[in-house]
Amino acid sequence: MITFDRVSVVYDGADEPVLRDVELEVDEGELCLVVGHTGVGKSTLLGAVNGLVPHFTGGTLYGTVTVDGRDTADHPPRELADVVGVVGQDPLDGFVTDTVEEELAYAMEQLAIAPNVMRKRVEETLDLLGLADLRHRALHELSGGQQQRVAIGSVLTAHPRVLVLDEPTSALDPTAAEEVLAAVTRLVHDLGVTVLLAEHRLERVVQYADRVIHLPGDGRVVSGAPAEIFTASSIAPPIVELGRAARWSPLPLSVRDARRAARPLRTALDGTPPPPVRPVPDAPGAALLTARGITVAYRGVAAVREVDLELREGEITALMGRNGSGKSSLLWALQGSGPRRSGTVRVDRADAEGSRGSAKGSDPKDLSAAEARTLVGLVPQTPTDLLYLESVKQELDQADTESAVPVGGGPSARAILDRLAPGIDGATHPRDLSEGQKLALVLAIQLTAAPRVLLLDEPTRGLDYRAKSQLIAMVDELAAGGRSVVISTHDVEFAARAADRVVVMAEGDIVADGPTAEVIVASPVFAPQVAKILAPLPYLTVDQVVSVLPGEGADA
Ligand SMILES: Nc1ncnc2c1ncn2[C@@H]1O[C@H](COP(=O)(O)OP(=O)(O)OP(=O)(O)O)[C@@H](O)[C@H]1O
Ligand SMILES: Nc1ncnc2c1ncn2[C@@H]1O[C@H](COP(=O)(O)OP(=O)(O)OP(=O)(O)O)[C@@H](O)[C@H]1O
Repeated sequence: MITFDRVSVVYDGADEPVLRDVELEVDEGELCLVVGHTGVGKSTLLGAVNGLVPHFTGGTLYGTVTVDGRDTADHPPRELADVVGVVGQDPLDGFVTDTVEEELAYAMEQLAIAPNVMRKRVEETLDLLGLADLRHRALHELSGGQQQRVAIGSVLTAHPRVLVLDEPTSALDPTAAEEVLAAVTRLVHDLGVTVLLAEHRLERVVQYADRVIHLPGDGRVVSGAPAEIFTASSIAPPIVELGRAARWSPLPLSVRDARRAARPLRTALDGTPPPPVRPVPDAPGAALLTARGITVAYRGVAAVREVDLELREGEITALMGRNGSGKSSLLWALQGSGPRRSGTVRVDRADAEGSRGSAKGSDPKDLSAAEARTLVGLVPQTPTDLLYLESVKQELDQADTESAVPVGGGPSARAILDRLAPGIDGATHPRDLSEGQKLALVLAIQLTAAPRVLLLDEPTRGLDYRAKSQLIAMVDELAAGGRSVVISTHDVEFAARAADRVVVMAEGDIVADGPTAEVIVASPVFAPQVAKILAPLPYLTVDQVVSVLPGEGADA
């Protein structure tokens, strides 16, 4: 169905090709998972399938890519639209109409599909993706996850024979992600649709893959059976890390298979309390931010309802909850620039006389942007909103200047960037960075300012496991330095490792708030893989298991 014949891609001005002599054959009805570190070329590989690369991205493609017998060199994306459906990483980028219903119908209109068929497929898709209540809504008024669902739906309605999905679940809550992947798998099994899917949250997708295409980072592509590739690959989901540590063979890739393999492990660990995932402080820190009665409403939609929240010194909080439950709205309201119908926010100022620990302090809404930035920083869900200069170096220099680094003693923006996504050339235009690299750049810029309260909206989209570990280490340092960090996330594995506290929102309310282990272990939605595999034992992470495994297992 898809053939790559000695394909190399070189972007203009780059020294090395992103893809080098790639030979690849994907059969009809195969679901292939594309994996690799941030910026190795996954999107480039996917983009070559429908001719986006190089027709729209620039650069040069050597060799031939054929899809259903058509050479992409002679067929631009428009002429492949009847065969290939593409969902890119940034849904807003791809939208061509204004409302949910129009967007779902658009691709079918282009293919001149009969109106009665269109109608039926739109209805089916609205149900499939839980969008029925939002059908008349404007696309720009949707939450990030709602937008991603529309982007996926608009491609499914056209019934393409090849689906190219670039991180399709990155903004979806865990339940929605499972539903979307189940729907895609059904298309593969029942209709023989061919799927190429790139994803960083492997724990969500490994069990569905027929084949894994691994980009090790030198331009090559290695493909094979999932268990075979993951035995050795440098990136692996927790289930694989656990399997490797416990020396399970063959490597189980579904929680169900792993639970079977884990019987002896559960027996061995029974009675051994897991060590804490994160150090437990002696006493709770002082309140840094106190919010009371926060309500956010948009024309008739109550997004946040009378929320009270206290953020304490040294604490890392994960903010979780379904798509559209109000997480982003709450973060913007706390930061000060988002709409707030009612409620108060007070941020303690270390410099203000006598304000420490008292109910006084400042509302970031009342301060200048520059002043507010040192109190509360926010990394938005679409990080590119914050990038507007011509090169990576200019962005980094500006962040250093604004934060008076290194005068303030903190690490430079460049140093922070290199920990998250090493080796990005300063001359690169931010526009040409991979999605993960863009996010790393924005994180670096915001982290340079080291605000007292840092709010991160879904910061792990596009980040590989290595980058997530670095992010955790950096956030830990900020917390150790007395700051408070809130991370809105659907990434349950990340929350299990990174957060001291989990706050769960539903329909604008806070419905759970407590220590991470207490909130997520027993939850069928938020439990990480290790918790599911070892339940009822209260383990959350592979590191916890490894640290108590007897003997040689500890070295694995
Ligand atoms: N249009 C372009 N012009 C120049 N360089 C580009 C362009 N698009 C991508 N690159 C570079 O090519 C490399 C591969 O990018 P690509 O987007 O394919 O990576 P990726 O594996 O999909 O990353 P991520 O996991 O972050 O999505 C990166 O170093 C990126 O900076
Ligand atoms: N500008 C807007 N106009 C109208 N409604 C909006 C607007 N922005 C958000 N909403 C609605 O408010 C609700 C909360 O949205 P919000 O973005 O806060 O959710 P979220 O929990 O961050 O979702 P996600 O996990 O999908 O990012 C949703 O129903 C959303 O559709």
